[in-house]
Amino acid sequence: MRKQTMDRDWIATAKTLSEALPYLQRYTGAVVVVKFGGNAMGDDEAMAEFARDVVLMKQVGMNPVVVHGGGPMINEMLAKLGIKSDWVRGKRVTDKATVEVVEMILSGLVNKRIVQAINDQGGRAVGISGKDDDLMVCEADDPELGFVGKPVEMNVQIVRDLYGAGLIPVIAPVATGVNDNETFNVNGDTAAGAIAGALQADRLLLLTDVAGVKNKAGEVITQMSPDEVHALIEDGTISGGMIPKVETALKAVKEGVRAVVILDGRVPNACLLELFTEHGAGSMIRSTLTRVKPRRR
Ligand SMILES: Nc1ncnc2c1ncn2[C@@H]1O[C@H](COP(=O)(O)OP(=O)(O)O)[C@@H](O)[C@H]1O
Ligand SMILES: CC(=O)N[C@@H](CCC(=O)OP(=O)(O)O)C(=O)O
Repeated sequence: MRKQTMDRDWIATAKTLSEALPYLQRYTGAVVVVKFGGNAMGDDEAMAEFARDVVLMKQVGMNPVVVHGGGPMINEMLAKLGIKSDWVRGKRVTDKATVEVVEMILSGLVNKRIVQAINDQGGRAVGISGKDDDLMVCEADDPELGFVGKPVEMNVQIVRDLYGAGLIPVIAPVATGVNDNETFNVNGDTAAGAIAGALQADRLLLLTDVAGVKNKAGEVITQMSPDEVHALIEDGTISGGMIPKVETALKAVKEGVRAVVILDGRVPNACLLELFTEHGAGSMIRSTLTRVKPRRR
């Protein structure tokens, strides 16, 4: 009996692998930008699982590019230092003292934790920030927000060079300014969208701590057009941290990213579920004008 169960498990595993073939073929060489949000990071085990998915993506011929957040980790350090933060439309009001903590935590602690996790799974990750090779040059987003950056110039050749050399870029959303000596705190979603747009990525996956974008009844909306997203922001259904996420999605799609998916990064193997199975995951946003294959579900 036990042997029969084991046989069934192995058969199911083989079937899953076999069913992944068309997706593996479709995504060969595809550039997939994955935004790994602070709330999606979880414990060491969850981090290892995420890292394993990224390494698998690379192994099967895709070009994963990780852009991360780290809001909760910044909050923790600011609290230790007794620095208070205010939020406006999902973005942290960032003064001089705050931007120093943001850079220290994002480019240091969080970036290197992800790099290490990927390398532990046999990948070759290299951590950089938006400052390296002037990858992301910013202007102030809004005077009310202080040193919060809006990307105005993208130089993504460094990212292409890294993935072209077999490496997995891991990017912290900290940027240089148009003027000398400026440092900007960039919302992780905004940074991921700008990088995906400049790379003309095939997919942008925004990993977060909810199953997707929810409607008024709390149900996940599996597919949305830009017009539908605008309506949900207008009527307040989309609020807080989800606003920069969907705004990023809209901008990225406009800039040529084929599709953006907002999904729950805490679900085991979230990226693989979205990319390699019939099921798909989360909420997909794409322009109705973009020619893509029908949604797989
Ligand atoms: N319509 C909506 N659907 C889903 N989540 C929403 C919606 N409106 C607001 N949210 C909030 O947005 C949060 C995700 O944004 P955020 O906390 O900034 O995530 P992350 O740290 O992963 O970037 C969700 O946890 C949820 O509380
Ligand atoms: C301007 C702004 O809000 N920057 C974010 C950057 C980190 C981030 O985006 O982290 P999550 O993805 O984990 O939310 C912050 O200071 O928290």
